[in-house]
Amino acid sequence: MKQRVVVYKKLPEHLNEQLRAEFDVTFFDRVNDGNRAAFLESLKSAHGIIGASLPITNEMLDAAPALKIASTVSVGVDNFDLDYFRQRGLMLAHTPGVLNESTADTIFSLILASARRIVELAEYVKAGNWKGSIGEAQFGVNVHGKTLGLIGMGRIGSAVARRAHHGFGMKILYNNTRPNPEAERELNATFVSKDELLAQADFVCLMLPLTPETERMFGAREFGLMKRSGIFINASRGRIVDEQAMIRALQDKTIHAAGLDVFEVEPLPADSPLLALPNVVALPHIGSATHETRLAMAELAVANLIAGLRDEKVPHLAV
Ligand SMILES: NC(=O)c1ccc[n+]([C@@H]2O[C@H](COP(=O)([O-])OP(=O)(O)OC[C@H]3O[C@@H](n4cnc5c(N)ncnc54)[C@H](O)[C@@H]3O)[C@@H](O)[C@H]2O)c1
Ligand SMILES: O=C(O)[C@H](O)CO
Repeated sequence: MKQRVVVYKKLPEHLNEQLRAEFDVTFFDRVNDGNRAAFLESLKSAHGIIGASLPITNEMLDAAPALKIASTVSVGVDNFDLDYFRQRGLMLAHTPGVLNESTADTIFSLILASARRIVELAEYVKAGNWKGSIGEAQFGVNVHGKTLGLIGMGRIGSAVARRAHHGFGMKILYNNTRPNPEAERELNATFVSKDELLAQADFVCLMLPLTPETERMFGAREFGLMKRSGIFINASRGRIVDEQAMIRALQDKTIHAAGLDVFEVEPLPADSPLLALPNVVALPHIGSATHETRLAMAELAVANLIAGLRDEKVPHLAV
């Protein structure tokens, strides 16, 4: 009898075919109120699940007694309770590495857009407001030669630091769970305390996983320690930041601007005060969203799943 797989994200057709050839597969492009009951029903006999952007609760896992592996099409694993996976002896696979460069590109575009007011001024032109030569009211601030403070110097943080060092001559300060000797050797990065980083950096960029330890670790105190000219960049996870404190810091000019790809609640509600702030660049969680990278992530996630179900070595296990 074929093992059963539940797909809860739209995958490229050649990957669907690959799965169908070996498993009995149920497909959901995405799970919503209309198909949630059918999704839960399908878990009852699932040996493997693959998808993204859906919290997989312990109640769902309890309803899936045959489950061996969950494969997420993401590097972040915050949609899962890792301790529960360990307790149940389940495998959790993810897609590190293949998205480093695209995500670092997105982060750098947030740095540039926030500093040079790209979105705000592009809208100014489109609105027909460009009627004469621009003046100080439209000036931005330099990126090249400034100090970048990275909280989280892992795979993606290092890719951001490479762009900053080699492309923009920036000085790199970082804080990380442990020192990163390669970044220190190759990018002249300096390990500092979080408070020192906040006080010295012109751009503060979060590149950490969301965990019980990092949830809401960045709040009013941290914004208060940043320079008033400082620009805050977050493309890791919204819940690492106290969003209300961030809104206050932007409204009262405790900090200069923010470039954000992630939010406490996604999609960002249309009435969020963040959307009324000219000093905010907000993106719809597009860190890794290029055709090439999303394909590579989907291929890796399928390879992880298949290996797990065949009892072979899984290329990238988070648990
Ligand atoms: N916006 C997006 O689309 C997008 C895309 C990819 C990844 N992400 C997010 O980025 C995260 C990081 O991805 P990665 O592949 O670089 O992970 P990684 O594990 O390679 O790097 C994370 C780094 O954070 C450090 N860290 C953890 N807790 C810390 C703390 N409390 N203080 C200081 N440093 C700490 C770790 O030491 C590690 O070096 C993912 O978990 C995901 O949430 C978002
Ligand atoms: O964690 C990730 O891989 C990104 O947030 C894309 O979902």
